[in-house]
Amino acid sequence: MAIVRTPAALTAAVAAWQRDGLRVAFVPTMGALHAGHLALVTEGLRHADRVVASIFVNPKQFGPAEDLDRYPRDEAGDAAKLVGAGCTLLYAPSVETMYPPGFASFVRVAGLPDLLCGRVRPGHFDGVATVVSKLLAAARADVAVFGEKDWQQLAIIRRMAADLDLGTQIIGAGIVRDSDGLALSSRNLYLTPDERQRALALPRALATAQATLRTGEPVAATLAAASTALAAAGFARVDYVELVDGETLGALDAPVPGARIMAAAVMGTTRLIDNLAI
Ligand SMILES: Nc1ncnc2c1ncn2[C@@H]1O[C@H](COP(=O)(O)OP(=O)(O)OP(=O)(O)O)[C@@H](O)[C@H]1O
Ligand SMILES: CC(C)(CO)[C@@H](O)C(=O)[O-]
Ligand code: BAL
Repeated sequence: MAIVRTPAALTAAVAAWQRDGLRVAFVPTMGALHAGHLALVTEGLRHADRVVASIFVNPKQFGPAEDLDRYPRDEAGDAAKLVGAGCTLLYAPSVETMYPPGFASFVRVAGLPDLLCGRVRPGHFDGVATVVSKLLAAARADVAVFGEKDWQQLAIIRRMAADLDLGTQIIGAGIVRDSDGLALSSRNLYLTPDERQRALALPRALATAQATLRTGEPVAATLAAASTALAAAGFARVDYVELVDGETLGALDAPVPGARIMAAAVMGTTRLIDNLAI
C-alpha cells in the first residue's frame, strides 16, 4: 500500500484512478485502528473500486484538557491492518502539512455542534468540520465513509458536505461492537480490566432504555433510569442520555421514526459514547 503525505499527492492519486474509470471511497480516521475502522474500508469497497484511508490525529478537535498527547499512534501497525482490509492508499500528513504556518481558517456548522457532545466539548466539532472539509477537498473521492458510532459527527459531516457542495457522497457505516456489546473505540485502550467490565453498563443501559421506550413508558423516567444505571456501574460522569431526532439531534419527549437514544459518559479517564436506534 502506498503512503502519501501531502494533499496534492492524495488529489493526484485519486484523480488518476478516476481517470481510469474507477470509483474511489475515502475513509478518514485518527488511527489506532480496530475492526470498526476496517469495517469502514469494507463498506467503502461496496461502493467503490478503490479505498483510500487517512490517518491524522487532529489537534483541532482535542480540548486543552483532553488526550491529544496520549492518543494511541501506530502508523506501521495501522498500515498493515489497512492492507489486510483491502485499502490501496494511505494519506498520513503531518500536523505541519495539515496546518502550515499562517493557517487561519476554520469551518463551523451551525446548530448541530451545539448539542449533545458539543455541550461538554466546546470547539470539538469545529475542529472536526475543519479537518474533514480539508480531507474531503483534497481527496475528491466519490464516497466517504464515517461510522454511526459517532452519530453526531456523522450528522454534522453530512450537513457540511451538502452545504459546501463538496461533491463526495457521505456514507454511514453501522456500529461495530466487541463480542460483549461494547462499541469498539480507540479510546477503549485506556480502560483498565475492571473499567472495561463496568463499561458494559453503557450498551446495556441503552438496550434497556430502547426496550422500555418501545413499551410506551415515559421518556423522562426511562432516560433517568439509564443515567442512574450508568452512575451505579461506576461511570464518574454521565454527560447525557438523550432521546433525539436522528437528523436534527433535537430532544424528543416521545419516540418517533428515526429517533435515536444517545449517551456519553466517563469511566475512569475514558469518555465513551454510544447510541441506538429506537
Ligand atoms: N465501533 C465503530 N463502529 C463503526 N465505526 C466506527 C467505530 N469506531 C470508530 N468508527 C469510525 O471510524 C472513523 C474514525 O474514528 P476514530 O479514528 O476517531 O476512531 P474511534 O474509535 O472513534 O476513536 P475514539 O476513541 O477517538 O473515538 C469514524 O468515522 C468513526 O465513526
Ligand atoms: C472524522 C475524523 C477522522 C476527523 O478527525 C475523526 O473525528 C474521527 O476519527 O472520527
Ligand atoms: N471518533 C471521535 C473522535 C474524537 O473524539 O475526537
